[in-house]
Amino acid sequence: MLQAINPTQTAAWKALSDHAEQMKKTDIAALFANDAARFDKFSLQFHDILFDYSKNLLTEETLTKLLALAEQTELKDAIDKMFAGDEINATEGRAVLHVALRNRSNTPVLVDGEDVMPAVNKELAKMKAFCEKVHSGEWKGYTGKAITDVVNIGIGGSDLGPVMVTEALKPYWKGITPHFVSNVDGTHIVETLKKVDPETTLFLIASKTFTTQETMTNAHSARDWFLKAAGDEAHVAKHFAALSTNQKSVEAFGIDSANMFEFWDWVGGRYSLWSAIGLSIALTVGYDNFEQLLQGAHDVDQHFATAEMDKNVPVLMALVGLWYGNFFGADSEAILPYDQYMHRFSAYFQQGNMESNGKYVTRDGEAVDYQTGPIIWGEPGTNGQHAFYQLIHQGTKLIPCDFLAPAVSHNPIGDHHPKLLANFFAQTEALAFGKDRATVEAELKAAGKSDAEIAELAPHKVFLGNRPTNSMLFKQLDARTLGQLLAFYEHKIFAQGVIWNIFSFDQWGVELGKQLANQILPELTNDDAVSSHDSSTNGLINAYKAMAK
Ligand SMILES: O=P(O)(O)OC[C@H]1O[C@@H](O)[C@@H](O)[C@@H](O)[C@@H]1O
Repeated sequence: MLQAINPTQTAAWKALSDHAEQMKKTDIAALFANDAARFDKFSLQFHDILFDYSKNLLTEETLTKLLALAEQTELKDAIDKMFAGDEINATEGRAVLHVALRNRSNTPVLVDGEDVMPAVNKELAKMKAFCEKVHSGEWKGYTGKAITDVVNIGIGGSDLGPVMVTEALKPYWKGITPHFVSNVDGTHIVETLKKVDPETTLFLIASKTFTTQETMTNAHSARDWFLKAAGDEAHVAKHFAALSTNQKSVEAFGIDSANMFEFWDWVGGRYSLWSAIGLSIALTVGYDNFEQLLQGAHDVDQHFATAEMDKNVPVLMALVGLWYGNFFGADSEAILPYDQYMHRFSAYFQQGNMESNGKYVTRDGEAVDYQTGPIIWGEPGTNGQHAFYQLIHQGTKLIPCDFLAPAVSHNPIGDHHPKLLANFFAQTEALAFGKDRATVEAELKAAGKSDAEIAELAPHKVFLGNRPTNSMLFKQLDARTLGQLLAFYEHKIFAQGVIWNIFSFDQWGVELGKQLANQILPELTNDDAVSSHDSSTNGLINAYKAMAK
């Protein structure tokens, strides 16, 4: 169990509130002007990743106070408890051990006194052997052909991670094309099935619970489509595998337990790409690369568990984010990867972050009176620049941004990459330092504008700057580096949840909608007018029934 400590009652919180008032009187440009060593002080190298957090509105004093908050909310104790397999997911009565899935050092990890590593390793060995069979062509479809396409059917944590990683690691694809079906909208499965051939397609039904409505509906439609071509139920075993914790339901669906890849209830859905849920990743980029992904995350796990707090990248990421959310009123964070392959990275951490820390109830059941999880959003650079950066530069909202980019491109064509990176550096510089009125006026004057024109235009062209950013510059986007980046963000989320005194590993907020949808579904399948809801819901349902006739 984690202690319930109200962060706002700590001495550190009060000190931070006062300190924030002081910091509002300065700006990032002044902090740089006053300290030539600022970059050295506020940046860290971790393997091939450079984490620069110097372009933030913080000083050593700020950090000291933020670190005091981490101490007074017992963050270190919480980290130790997670790694020790304590039931820190208290509302579900579960340990939180995605770190065990990538524990390459193989030291025992205990859940209820039992070491989970033998089971983890056994499942990994099964995944490896399966990948080898599929890649070598030894695994054959019902007409004797090798597998060319994999369709992962899952949603939320059983979809977003594999989609994001397979896209991010596209340069490492091994000849199997992955497809992902998540939405219960029939369009998703229908359009996907148009692209694949039943003789050469393997379906992975990915669901921790194996009860999720969307996934089960899509899985049944895929099975019907397959059987229409294959005819015989006996062929299902060659084309369907399950990734789940629920053996009973897997068998009830008709998937042989030999084709079931297992994981455990101590793996949260949004932390499950490291488990059997990652089978589509391993099939797409090869098991060796999947192992490298695990290794990268393990590198960060060790760092998170052992590094001093002031040199601990996920802890620093957590504290910097919380500084703006709780003391400057920022309510969102943008994640901006300058790498086209990372185009689903922000979407992935939308779930990671918002499902984990979108909570208003504390660990002792009270309502919070401070902000918790931020809204996460973002698009790859440079697309975002021509879309929403206007608001980040000149809008009325404070939006801390993370910029991520590789130094080496997988596609070094012409001068594309220097141009991409020039934009990355330019944006973080512009956001931090802006452009003052005097510079704007001088530029307008040099362009031949009259005094009247200058007076009219100048206010619109001023950039106030003082917009905070973190930069993550890494050598190249390979599996190990990606694993490291993902684990940085995962642990950032965990550290923030601990400090906010909330439970980061449950997701009760998704349940009510599911429950009501189950009640409404039968009402949609008859002709009766509906009157059991509020007037809006009744009106919409009845209008739908009339329109759909
Ligand atoms: O993997 P299954 O059990 O199908 O769940 C898929 C998703 O369901 C949602 O309701 C959430 O709870 C997610 O965290 C989860 O990843």
